Amino acid sequence: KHHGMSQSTLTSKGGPGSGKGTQCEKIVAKYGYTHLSSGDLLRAEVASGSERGKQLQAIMQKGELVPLDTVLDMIKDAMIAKADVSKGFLIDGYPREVKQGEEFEKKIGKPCLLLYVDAKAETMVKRLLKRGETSGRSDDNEETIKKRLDLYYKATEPVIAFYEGRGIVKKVDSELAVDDVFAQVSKAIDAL
Ligand SMILES: Nc1nc2c(ncn2[C@@H]2O[C@H](COP(=O)(O)OP(=O)(O)OP(=O)(O)O)[C@@H](O)[C@H]2O)c(=O)[nH]1
Ligand SMILES: O=c1ccn([C@@H]2O[C@H](COP(=O)(O)OP(=O)(O)O)[C@@H](O)[C@H]2O)c(=O)[nH]1
Ligand SMILES: [Mg+2]
Repeated sequence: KHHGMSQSTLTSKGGPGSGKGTQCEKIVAKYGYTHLSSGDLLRAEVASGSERGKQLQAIMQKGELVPLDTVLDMIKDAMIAKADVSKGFLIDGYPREVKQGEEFEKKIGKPCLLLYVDAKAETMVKRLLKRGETSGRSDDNEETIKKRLDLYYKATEPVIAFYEGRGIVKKVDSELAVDDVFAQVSKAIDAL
């Protein structure tokens, strides 16, 4: 733990639209962790209109992954900025690939819990299409959703296996209603 920030770092994983953001919001409200979403950090950079933001926008619109170092640097900066006031970090939807997880551990530290927010592919597609009606997210469309799902199963699911070897994975069934999912989440956090 190079910055003294790793002692209580939680991460959430799960496919696009599985409900990571929804559950993370509830975790913040109940437990006071500092929520960092790599996707939100990237969208903020896009919204700033910077040159880098324009490059990111093109990648995200295609449903591809932004280069590993870009995302890691953003997360690290955000963690450093809040290190003094934070009682712990909740990192949402990251790492996206095993290599990214290894880099994170080298530069920042090991997470103590990985919440695996699990839903069926058809459920995720349905939720994202519904969210797309109002989200304004350029990647909430049928074509990009399909690519995000493919990439999730190919690149991101192996991350869960990687952490399963460490015994820190807690799987929650996200097919249920939001509050019932959160009951499972609370149980996992209370057991820490
Ligand atoms: N029925 C039901 N709907 C949910 C649940 N969790 C999330 N949703 C809905 O599904 C949509 C996607 O949820 P998000 O929390 O944005 O999902 P996410 O995993 O953060 O998705 P990305 O930002 O694409 O990674 C939202 O419109 C939610 O309202 C749940 O537990 N049950
Ligand atoms: O660590 C990350 C997080 C997000 N993204 C990009 O940002 C998009 C949206 O990510 P988010 O986590 O918000 O949504 P998800 O893909 O899980 O639906 C992804 O499709 C990627 O293009 C990325 O490259 N690396
Ligand atoms: Mg999200």
